[in-house]
Amino acid sequence: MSAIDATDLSKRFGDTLAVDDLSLSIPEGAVYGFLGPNGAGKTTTMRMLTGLSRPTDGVATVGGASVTDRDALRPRIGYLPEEPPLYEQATAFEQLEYVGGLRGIDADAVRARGEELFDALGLDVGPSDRIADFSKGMRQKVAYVQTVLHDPPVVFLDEPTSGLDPRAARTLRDRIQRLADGGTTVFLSTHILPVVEEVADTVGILYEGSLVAEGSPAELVSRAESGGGTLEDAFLDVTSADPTASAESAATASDPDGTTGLAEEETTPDV
Ligand SMILES: Nc1ncnc2c1ncn2[C@@H]1O[C@H](COP(=O)(O)OP(=O)(O)OP(=O)(O)O)[C@@H](O)[C@H]1O
Repeated sequence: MSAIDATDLSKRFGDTLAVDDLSLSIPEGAVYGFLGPNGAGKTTTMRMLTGLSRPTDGVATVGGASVTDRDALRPRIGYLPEEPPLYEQATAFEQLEYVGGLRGIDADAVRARGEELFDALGLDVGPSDRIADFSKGMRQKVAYVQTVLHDPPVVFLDEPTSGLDPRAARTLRDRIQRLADGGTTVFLSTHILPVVEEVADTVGILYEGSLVAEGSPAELVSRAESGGGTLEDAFLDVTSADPTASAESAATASDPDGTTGLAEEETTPDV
């Protein structure tokens, strides 16, 4: 069974088709790098997959639970949004106790796991230090820890290295790798392509709500028409503003034989 399964998922906001017939099949324990330019529909997709936004069309399951069944979904997922919800006046442990309480984890277990994860991330906070006084990177670490506190089988991370210095970013990359090695499925959205290149098993590139390329980082790089040799070149190739170029690249990157009709879909105007 796939950890994340989506079939023809779409989301419309008024006249805007933010996500357009997106299908995904992500195996357990994989790290899936989800890329796309600003406004491509990444956050909208993650909000649908985490039960925060109801799809206009299509179906999806995460960890076997339908995304429309929020009660079943909650224990199976952790979601680190781009702007994580934190209580300014709380200390780091109060924040974790609050989140742990909502998930039915007792305070001792929260403290033990919190200490272990803070240690692993090199977050050194005193018992009375309030989140209001934390740096951006410290907040990001607390937010990451609260996301994985209940050891969910599927984790969604939106720009997890945002605000982290290079050493902290590397530590977090290592943690993501460890999560996947332990069987957790990681859905990772970021604009920092080297992070994806390093940790992702599969990369999906979203452009104007449609998946225009999917494959391992090496596959996408080798298929890139510009031949620049980096994931950035592959990304730029398939997210061109020129619809003809984009459709051609999509056909090449995602389907070398052009048999899935992706090229036609890409040239069809949004409806
Ligand atoms: N609540 C909303 N109401 C109306 N339009 C929305 C809403 N949320 C997203 N959109 C629109 O949907 C499209 C996709 O937005 P989304 O935030 O999913 O993109 P993104 O790929 O996450 O972008 P970024 O990389 O900038 O975070 C955009 O055109 C955006 O304006």
